[in-house]
Amino acid sequence: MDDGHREKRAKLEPPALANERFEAYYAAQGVCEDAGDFRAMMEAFRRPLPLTFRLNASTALVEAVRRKLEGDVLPALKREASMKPPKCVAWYPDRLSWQIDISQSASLKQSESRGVLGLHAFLKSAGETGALTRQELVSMIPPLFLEVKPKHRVIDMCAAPGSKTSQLLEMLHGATNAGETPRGVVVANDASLQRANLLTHQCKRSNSPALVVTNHQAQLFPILHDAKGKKIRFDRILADVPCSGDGTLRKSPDLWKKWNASSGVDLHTLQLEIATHALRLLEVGGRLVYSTCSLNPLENESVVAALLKRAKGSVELVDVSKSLPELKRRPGMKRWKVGDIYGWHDSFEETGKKRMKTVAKTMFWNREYDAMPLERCVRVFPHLDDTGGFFITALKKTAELPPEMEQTPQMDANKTYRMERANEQWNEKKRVAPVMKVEDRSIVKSINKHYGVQDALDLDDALMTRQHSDLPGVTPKRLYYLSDGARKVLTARGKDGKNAGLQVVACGVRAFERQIVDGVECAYRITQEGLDTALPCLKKQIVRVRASELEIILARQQDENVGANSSSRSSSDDVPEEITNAKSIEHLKKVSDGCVILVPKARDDDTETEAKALAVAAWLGRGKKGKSISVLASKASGGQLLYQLRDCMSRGTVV
Ligand SMILES: C[S@@+](CC[C@H](N)C(=O)[O-])C[C@H]1O[C@@H](n2cnc3c(N)ncnc32)[C@H](O)[C@@H]1O
Repeated sequence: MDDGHREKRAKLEPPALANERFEAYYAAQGVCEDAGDFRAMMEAFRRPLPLTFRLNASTALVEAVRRKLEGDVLPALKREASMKPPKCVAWYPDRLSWQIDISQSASLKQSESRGVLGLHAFLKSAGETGALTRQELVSMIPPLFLEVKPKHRVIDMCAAPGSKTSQLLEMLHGATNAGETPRGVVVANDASLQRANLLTHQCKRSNSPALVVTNHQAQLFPILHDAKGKKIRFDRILADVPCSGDGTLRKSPDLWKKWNASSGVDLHTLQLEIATHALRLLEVGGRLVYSTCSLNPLENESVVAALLKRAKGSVELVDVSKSLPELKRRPGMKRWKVGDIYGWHDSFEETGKKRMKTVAKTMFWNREYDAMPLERCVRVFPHLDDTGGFFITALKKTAELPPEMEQTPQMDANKTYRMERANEQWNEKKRVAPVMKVEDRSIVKSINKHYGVQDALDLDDALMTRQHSDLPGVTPKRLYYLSDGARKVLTARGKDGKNAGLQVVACGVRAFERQIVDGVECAYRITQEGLDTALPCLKKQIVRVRASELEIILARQQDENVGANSSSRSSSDDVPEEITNAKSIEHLKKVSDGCVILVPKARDDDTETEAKALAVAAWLGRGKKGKSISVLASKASGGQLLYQLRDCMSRGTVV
């Protein structure tokens, strides 16, 4: 067999689920209670990880999705004799999270079981609407310990691909009334521009005006100031830092082969730097959650202990033992050892000159640590509740940090940081276009007039763009709508009052797009994603239509054959052919040409929220055959809306 052949075969063969070095290392670290407990952990690590997901409580469709899940999908799975019944995750609030006895890496669509095929279709369609996210169970824990409120300024320092960011956004929006914009902001930062772009794409479904995506090395994230020179600090910070990831062995079996004892050592210093900077960015009274998907105390308790030591009493470990009481967990470790591929090191001084480059002094346990309540850290193991492994700790800043800790690291052009080179140099090369306020008041005025925008939306201050709008004849292509908190972050300055240098990859919700058409007064159409936020504040251009009329309009966009027979009349000079109901026609005649919003009629007040969630941005214009109406949403999102509309029609919630 030649080498190429052997390599190919090795790739096809399932990876061996064992690594002696891993077992020896963690047995010596004493991560488990006793030998039996350790065996149970190792056995659990070798089993595939169950499929888990959570429903997004902040979407209008969540109740409809829950009904489908509990009424159809789960009962069909329960009938499968070969499976354990699906489990609602007891510790996750409001019955929103589920665990199903199917390997999360299994290809569901190739299953022969009807129940599993039904699950596949459900996950796909609910996922596309933003009402459901597939996420590993343990990864759902850190945002819950942050206890985010709508008014909070939050930063997720190492955020990509964004599963926790989307949870933070849900929490920020969760306690607001439908259609209300939270005051706060979630800044989602990642050092990798490519991954920050991926996060932007993933979080697009949340249509949140409170999201700002940035691209910085977390340990060098700019310190922001307001116009008066006062620091703008964060109320809640998540530092879900880069780590060796050995808690994810069940999800990523390839790690078995790659793991070695230096994996944790390599990242400790970066993790400590990120956590230290997080404390600088945190408001006094604010909370930082530090987390990793690693079992290694060198990435966990040793980072936390070194951080507390540096903070000299200005930070305390939060006792979260009463939060999520059903979560099975173990306390943080009080003692650990420092080891790498060269063996165990008793002290930093004895490590040897060569090793000192990788092994840091801060890794070593030290007598002072005995007084720290490190048991308040939370360790989650795979054998406790059939999950991956994780480490989480919550810290509260109780006073200003000691002055020496406030010193932000100087950017050293020659220094090589773990991810990339020093911040400035690196961002020079990958500069993203700046974001600025829409200065031309006439743009905002015409939008306000066309759509009858109410004050609550406050477009004068809330619209941003990436193009200058104060130059004569320049109309920016896209206008982004932002929450108060997001605006404050984006207009922040540096210490010297100059530009803060924030590298903004994406911000807010794309709310308006330029569309200049003769005879249409307003040069901006509303976007489908902007509707979630804008609709409750619009007084004009809304047309209430029959659900069946909207169904025809959406079905035509999908090229469904609903032509001649479905519509009994043809377009006239002032009414498009799809609109046949007298009341709908009456509404339509009250709006002007250009962008309109079609909303199906709700059955009664109780289903009004569901009906509004089906609002469609459309264009009312003049075609060859008279008045015409066409959907502005993309074909994919039009298809989703049609699916949801039909579901609501079948339940009679829209008429
Ligand atoms: C554990 S992952 C984060 C997972 C994410 N919180 C989630 O739940 O989807 C770590 C992330 O940190 C990023 N990263 C690595 N070094 C970084 C640094 N110095 N500053 C900020 N982000 C960094 C990586 O690009 C990666 O996306």
